[in-house]
Amino acid sequence: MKPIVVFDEVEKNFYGKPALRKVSFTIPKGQIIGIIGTNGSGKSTILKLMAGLQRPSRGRVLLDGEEAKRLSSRQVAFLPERDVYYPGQTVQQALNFYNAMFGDFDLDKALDMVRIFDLELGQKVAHLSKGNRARLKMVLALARQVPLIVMDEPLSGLDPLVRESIVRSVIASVDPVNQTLVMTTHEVDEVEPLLDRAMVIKEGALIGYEQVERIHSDFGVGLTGWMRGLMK
Ligand SMILES: Nc1ncnc2c1ncn2[C@@H]1O[C@H](COP(=O)(O)OP(=O)(O)OP(=O)(O)O)[C@@H](O)[C@H]1O
Repeated sequence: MKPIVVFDEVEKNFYGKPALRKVSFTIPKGQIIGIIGTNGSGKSTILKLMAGLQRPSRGRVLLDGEEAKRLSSRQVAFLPERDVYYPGQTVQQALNFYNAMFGDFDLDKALDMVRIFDLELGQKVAHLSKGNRARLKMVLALARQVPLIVMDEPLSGLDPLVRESIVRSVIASVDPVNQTLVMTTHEVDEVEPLLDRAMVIKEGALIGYEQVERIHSDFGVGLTGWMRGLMK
């Protein structure tokens, strides 16, 4: 089966400064991938490249076998770090807005997730707690029937209980056959049970890419231990 994402010797420079250095990897369909690494190492840049929101300075980024470009956003649900809705909207209005904007939005799935998350449809987004705003953002991304979902730090700034509940609902909501989920995170321990593979980025270079099961069986450590070993 064709991989959903291919990075082939990808370099990205900003104002002549390298943010990514010859990064190559492939992501098979139907997996959940975590990208971890220190601040400023290039994680978000990788996500934007695979969503077609940025172009590589050198090398190739393929999305389902085709060069990733702006139009690729039709195949990719991108959840940025910043908020993605208007604060004046209610939860229902945010869902309606996404439903009108994206032909692939599954309103029934979104409403199911809203129920599971205990969000109130009539509540103004501006009045939601930080945890509930993060949940709504998650609903808006996961309800799109697209082959690739990309999330930039979906758990950042949330307390451990909220993080856990979000991780559980992500596991329940991703379609394991037709959807691939790639997320960046600093919450390595929490996402570990969710991931099929993990990728470690250091100063713009890919220094580790491994199946989480193999990290446990072959290296006898968890993700944090594996990452620490690579960072040395
Ligand atoms: N649009 C931009 N213009 C200029 N420099 C940029 C731009 N985007 C990213 N960079 C630089 O590229 C490098 C990688 O940034 P990136 O946001 O990909 O890192 P990150 O690993 O996601 O960081 P964090 O964990 O802090 O979110 C950083 O040095 C950053 O300053």
